Amino acid sequence: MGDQQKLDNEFAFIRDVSSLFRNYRAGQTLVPVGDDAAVYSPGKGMGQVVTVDTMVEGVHFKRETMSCWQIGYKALAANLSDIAAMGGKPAYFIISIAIPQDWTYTELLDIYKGMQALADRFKVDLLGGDTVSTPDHLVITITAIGEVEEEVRLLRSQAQAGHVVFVTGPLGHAAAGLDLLLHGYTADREQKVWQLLLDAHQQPLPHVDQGRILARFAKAHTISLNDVSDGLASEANEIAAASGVDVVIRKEQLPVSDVLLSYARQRGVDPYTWVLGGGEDFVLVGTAQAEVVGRIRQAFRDQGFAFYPIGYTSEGTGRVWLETDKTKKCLAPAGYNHFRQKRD
Ligand SMILES: Nc1ncnc2c1ncn2[C@@H]1O[C@H](COP(=O)(O)OP(=O)(O)OP(=O)(O)O)[C@@H](O)[C@H]1O
Ligand SMILES: Cc1ncc(C[n+]2csc(CCOP(=O)(O)O)c2C)c(N)n1
Ligand SMILES: [Mg+2]
Ligand SMILES: [Mg+2]
Ligand SMILES: [Mg+2]
Repeated sequence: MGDQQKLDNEFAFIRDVSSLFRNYRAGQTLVPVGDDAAVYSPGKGMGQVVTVDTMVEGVHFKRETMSCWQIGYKALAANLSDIAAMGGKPAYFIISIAIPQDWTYTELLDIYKGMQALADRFKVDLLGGDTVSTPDHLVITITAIGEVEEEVRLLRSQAQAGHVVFVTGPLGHAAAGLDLLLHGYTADREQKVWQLLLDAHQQPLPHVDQGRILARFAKAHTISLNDVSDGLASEANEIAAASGVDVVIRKEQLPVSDVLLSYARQRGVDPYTWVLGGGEDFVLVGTAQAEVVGRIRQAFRDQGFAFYPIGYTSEGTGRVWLETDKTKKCLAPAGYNHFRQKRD
């Protein structure tokens, strides 16, 4: 099929893209893609975790910031990240795609190949979708379905005073990567150094395995959890507000990488604007009882995962503080807000 081949048959397109996905859950899927709706049978003793996220051209990506493959990959990653934030094991996904006329067949297939890579990585099956045309701007909406043990509750509302606050990966990389893409710091010499930042923005790995470790501990301990889509300041405020405790983030403990520091210095940007407010890092942020944190940390280490204690919780009114040895400032829920972006 030629590169410029336009989409002229909705049904052939659906057949082609569906065939990219394996049937990892054949035993559980009673009616797969191809009928009016799909039917699956939930696992015994497992609750169903359901989430939906949308990616819009011009808002979540531009043609120049993401390849087609990366657009598909990231659309699924954002959803799996929400399943991870509930401690769930992803199982299925459903796609709705609104396609403008100027996208070629090959480009669209590449979007699905991006999803395919992640679907294979976590063994999730496509259950169906919807295909429509739209006058402009591609829109992809994915609903992901996972399973979590019925007794596991990794909620935003479960922080208690005396918890340790943690994150499961570096912060600010995705925002720095986006900055790099938008401001063209892409000379060959620099590419390798900054690749970490570009990867964080273009193909984040959702912390599903980390979420599963936390789910195991959540059977006997109280843990709150959220994923970082809008930015740490925003997500920490969600936990603080939902739990009615104050969250104190120790600035020195925040995982700020040398690569991020060096990129921020070159750009003349305060790295903490990205670390606290950048968003799309898709790491997990949570709180856990102090007595279990050592064991959680060890379990993460055993599987080669990062785990950073970044602060503590205290009795309060649901606010977030950024603390150093000398200062303590209230941290507003700054971060990405769809109703507060500049519109041009
Ligand atoms: N338009 C909507 N209608 C109904 N419920 C919504 C709507 N938008 C969000 N929600 C619900 O509000 C809650 C919080 O949603 P939110 O989108 O903030 O979570 P998130 O997916 O973790 O964040 P992000 O969208 O930044 O990835 C969820 O329970 C979500 O299902
Ligand atoms: C071209 C371009 N401009 C800006 C951004 C940044 N951005 C968009 S949505 C979002 C929050 C997460 O989305 P949601 O809340 O919908 O889950 C962020 C940080 C981007 N990715 N691409
Ligand atoms: Mg969402
Ligand atoms: Mg989330
Ligand atoms: Mg958001």
